[in-house]
Amino acid sequence: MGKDATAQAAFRAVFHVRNTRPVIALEQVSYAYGPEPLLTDVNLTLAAGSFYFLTGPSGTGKSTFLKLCYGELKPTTGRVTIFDRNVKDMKRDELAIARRRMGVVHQDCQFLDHLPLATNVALPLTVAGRGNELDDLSALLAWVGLGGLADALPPTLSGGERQRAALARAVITSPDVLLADEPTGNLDWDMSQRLLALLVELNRMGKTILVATHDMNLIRAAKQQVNARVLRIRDKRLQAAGADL
Ligand SMILES: Nc1ncnc2c1ncn2[C@@H]1O[C@H](COP(=O)(O)OP(=O)(O)OP(=O)(O)O)[C@@H](O)[C@H]1O
Repeated sequence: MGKDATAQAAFRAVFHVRNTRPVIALEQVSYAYGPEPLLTDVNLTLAAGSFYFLTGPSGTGKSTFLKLCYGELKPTTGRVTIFDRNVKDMKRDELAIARRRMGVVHQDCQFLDHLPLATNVALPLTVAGRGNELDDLSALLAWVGLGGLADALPPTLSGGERQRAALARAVITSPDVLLADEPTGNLDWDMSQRLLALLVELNRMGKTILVATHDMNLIRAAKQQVNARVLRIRDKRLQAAGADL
């Protein structure tokens, strides 16, 4: 085998291994805030590059599930593995390092209201000491359709603008996985479609996406565009949703 072919084979081997390793895995997980479990017997492996929706009635534990996935909560029983590490074995700084590979869009999109939008969006890079990588900030704001609002203060933004800004902030560190909690909660249909297009584009770049949502129309629209799997929380358990979606 020639030198180039050998290098390519090695690259493919490495890429193949990287690409098939689970990003996040939950095994026999249960979680309880009080005496009664909220989630029980949860098993899921998020493969690199996969796209998942998580749905279920309000209060069934979708946000809790996402928090387990990014290590904000540790399971009551069972095992959560993030990038091949058991979260229970990870020290606080190790978890912080792993979290830099994960972008999170929180349900409430909190911002620092006294700082301009661009500074807010840049914050994850700044606090990670990677402020020198901010060259692409304008391009990122333009990508989410907020190019003209870099200097705006968060309280002056609409709900849709805030949600797109939260998405930009979640992906500024170029994470391998994006977890989004009701990212289209305040958006009208056109704006939801626009945000969905951004998520689809990220997934096509190889990012792993997990979106908690009540919005069945969003899920149906996504399934026209990507190979998205749909999970549902029912009776405290995680299930694959039916083909009706
Ligand atoms: N920190 C907490 N302490 C105690 N109970 C909590 C805590 N956080 C959430 N809960 C409870 O756990 C249950 C599930 O909450 P969670 O936010 O995970 O549900 P959800 O499916 O995301 O709901 P929604 O769709 O309304 O956002 C709710 O009954 C909630 O009140």
